[in-house]
Amino acid sequence: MSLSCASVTTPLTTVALVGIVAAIAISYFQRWMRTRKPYAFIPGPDPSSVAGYLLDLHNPDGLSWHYNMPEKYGHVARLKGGLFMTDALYITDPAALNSILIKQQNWFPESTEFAGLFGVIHCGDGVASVKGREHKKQRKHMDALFTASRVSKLTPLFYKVTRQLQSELTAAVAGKPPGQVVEMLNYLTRAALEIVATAGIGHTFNSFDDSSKTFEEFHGAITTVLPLGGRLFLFLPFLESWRKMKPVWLRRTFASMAAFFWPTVAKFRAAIYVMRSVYLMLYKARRKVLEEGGPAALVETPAGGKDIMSSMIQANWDAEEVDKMTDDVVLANMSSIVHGGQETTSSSLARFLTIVAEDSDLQQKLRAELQEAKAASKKAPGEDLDYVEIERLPLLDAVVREMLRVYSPVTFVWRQTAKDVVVPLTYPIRSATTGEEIKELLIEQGTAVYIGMGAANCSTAIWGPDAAEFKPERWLNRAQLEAKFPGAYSGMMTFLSGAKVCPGRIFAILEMKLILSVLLLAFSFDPISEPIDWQMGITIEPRVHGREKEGIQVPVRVTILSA
Ligand code: HEM
Repeated sequence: MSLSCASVTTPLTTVALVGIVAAIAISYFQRWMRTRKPYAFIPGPDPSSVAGYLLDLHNPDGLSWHYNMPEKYGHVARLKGGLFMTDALYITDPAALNSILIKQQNWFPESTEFAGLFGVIHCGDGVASVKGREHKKQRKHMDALFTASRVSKLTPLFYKVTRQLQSELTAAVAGKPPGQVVEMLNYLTRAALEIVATAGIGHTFNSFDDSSKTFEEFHGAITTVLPLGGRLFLFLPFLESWRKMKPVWLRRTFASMAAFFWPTVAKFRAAIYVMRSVYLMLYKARRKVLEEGGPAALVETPAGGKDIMSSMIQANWDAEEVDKMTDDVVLANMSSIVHGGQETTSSSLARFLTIVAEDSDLQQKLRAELQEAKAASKKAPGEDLDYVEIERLPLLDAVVREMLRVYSPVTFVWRQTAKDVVVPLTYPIRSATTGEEIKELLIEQGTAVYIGMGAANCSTAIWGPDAAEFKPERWLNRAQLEAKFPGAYSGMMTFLSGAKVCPGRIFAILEMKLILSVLLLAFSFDPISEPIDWQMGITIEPRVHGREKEGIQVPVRVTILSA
């Protein structure tokens, strides 16, 4: 009996169950379809594939896609999610950015994907991956190390590396006909790594020595780890939960399995391991010095205790118990400082050389300004300009500002809304559905918000019709320039602003000005015949037009100037 009963009810039950599940699925799908397009009224670009905007956002040839965004669609644009993702927003509006980065910053944290990625790369909860109060606490430590007064004390360390750069470059072109083609990005990358290593962690990679294995290994690791991480984009949403997973053996087992099946994971892990070993070795050595000899003993360390790592360890040592950072946090922050100070500065320096190589008049004027400053300060031959003297060079200052405005090394950053937030707009949105003018915008919880820093820096509505042109003279009358954005540097977005503003900006600007001042007095620069194309990357990447397969490079013609 029970058998026959079952044979009657099972198909019915199954049909009913399937019907219920289907109805629930359809209702969820409809709701998802409705909620994933909350910004349908905002104009924005059509994605180039059904996969939505992501491929366009990261397209290596897509710099113009970013820079045209405010010109074509306005200062808030809708990024269509395509078949699988929800819509996102691309924002360059000053009032909205002020709200997102400053006034309501707590509701716009770093995306979980990036926080997870940086947490894994830096092996811990450093500034790049923590939020809220913990971020504030760590930034208090970090910002104290990057004040103008602290950074100015690093000037001799910067000069030491820059003089090495000068002599390496001299050796490369000496005795050869003028205008030797030199791949300058290679030299500048070595200089930037050596500077951030010396001044940042009190260490040398012997970066100018071609046979330096430590340089090769570390440089290989630091320059590949982010692009490798980018290739793991399928894993990005899970990295944050993976790195918090307990027990640790389970986390490690997952990582080993992934590395076994996917070579990119294995390379990514190996790169992290190389960097971590260096930081750990340095950190332990520095702690030992401190424990055995106290703060005074740090003077005996390679950078005389003046490097940022020594200062950070010492400050942490002296801090109240509640403000102390754990060893892992200090290490993660060392890693983020070295990471942050690498490609951004070297690619900006290389860009600068291409600009002055193309514009011999500007090059002459900059050189004349430096010669005059040296004469006025009555420096002995070979004696260097100090921090204040370098800061007081108006043309060099204007050129560096304009270069960082027009050619922001970081094109955009990614935030995710933590709750529904209303932001005001400087430039109202014209609704694509009703034609109505919208003066403030509700950004829904969970929305991916992309801050278009490069595009904001070049918006014609904000900077005028010549916004895209490289015109250093606009900074010579700075008093007349009103602040365009909440940006921490000259009202531009290059270093961002608010809690996540780049802590290394004063360091970066001094480094760039100092290297340029030395190079311009020692060499003249001319362009090669092919143009350099700059492409989207984690930071923007230069390749010679028509020779893209040769990889990232910036060849420039170099001639030694007679003394
Ligand atoms: C031209 C040079 C540079 C540019 C354009 C630049 C730009 C930026 C930007 C846009 C951010 C924010 C990223 C985000 O919120 O997702 C950032 C963060 C950071 N930068 Fe820089 N940076 C430069 C040089 C440096 C240097 C030289 C250092 C260190 C010596 C440094 C250290 C850092 C650190 C540690 C962070 C993370 C801050 C945090 O998450 O709170 N940067 N940088």
